[in-house]
Amino acid sequence: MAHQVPEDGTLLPLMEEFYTIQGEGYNTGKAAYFIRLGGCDVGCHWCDVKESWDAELHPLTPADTIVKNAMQHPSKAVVVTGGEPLIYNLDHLTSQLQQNGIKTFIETSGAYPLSGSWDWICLSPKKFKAPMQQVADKANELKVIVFNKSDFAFAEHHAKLVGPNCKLYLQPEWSKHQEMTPLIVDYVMANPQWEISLQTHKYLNIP
Ligand SMILES: C[S@@+](CC[C@H](N)C(=O)[O-])C[C@H]1O[C@@H](n2cnc3c(N)ncnc32)[C@H](O)[C@@H]1O
Ligand SMILES: Nc1nc2[nH]cc(C(=O)O)c2c(=O)[nH]1
Ligand code: SF4
Ligand SMILES: [Mg+2]
Repeated sequence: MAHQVPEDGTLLPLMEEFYTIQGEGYNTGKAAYFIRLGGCDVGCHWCDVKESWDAELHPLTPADTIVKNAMQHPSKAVVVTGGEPLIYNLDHLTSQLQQNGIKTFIETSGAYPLSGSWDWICLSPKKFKAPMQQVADKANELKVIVFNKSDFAFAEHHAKLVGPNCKLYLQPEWSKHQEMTPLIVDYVMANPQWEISLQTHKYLNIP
């Protein structure tokens, strides 16, 4: 990272921010303001936001500006995503959001230490860079992407690492969804502690 991102989290590389409906996981269907931070070195070959990977392409933006922008929208929920948002210190951003009455949700691979104060943590672990146990301990939702059959065993491995109240989701990898969705359907019927998560925003043609 050649960007000099200050460690106090007052400036963050912002790729985009947009108001939409959470398409995935437990909060599917709820309006939320999305904050997408640039920078990720996890390297998922099927990542649907590869443009986010190079942090330097995304301007360092005051966290306070991001908070002001978030406050302009009717939903009082923000989803912080990326890129991998936990590369950065998110304490300042989330404390300012919460002080302004906004709920904080994160989408993370868990590959970096947890920072920030969260109302909802979605952990989506990756084979390419294992999640940290401190993130698994705090996850409210485990969302495993199913790209091939081996991902069911990968999902079960991570289900053992999260807490007892963590919700469990299997989500088809988008380019393989025609093939993987029927396998997930059968798996969830046989193992009902799991639920299916679809990327509903892609079916709805919204961001
Ligand atoms: C782009 S990632 C950004 C946040 C973080 N780096 C992570 O991976 O959790 C947001 C969510 O999209 C999921 N995702 C990324 N590419 C996908 C794809 N091709 N199909 C299905 N889900 C995908 C990730 O697993 C994650 O749950
Ligand atoms: N609508 C919508 N829901 C989402 N849930 C997680 C997303 C992400 O890219 O992190 C995402 C996204 O990009 N759009
Ligand atoms: S960790 Fe997230 S942002 Fe990074 S490559 Fe994987 S899916 Fe993409
Ligand atoms: Mg997305």
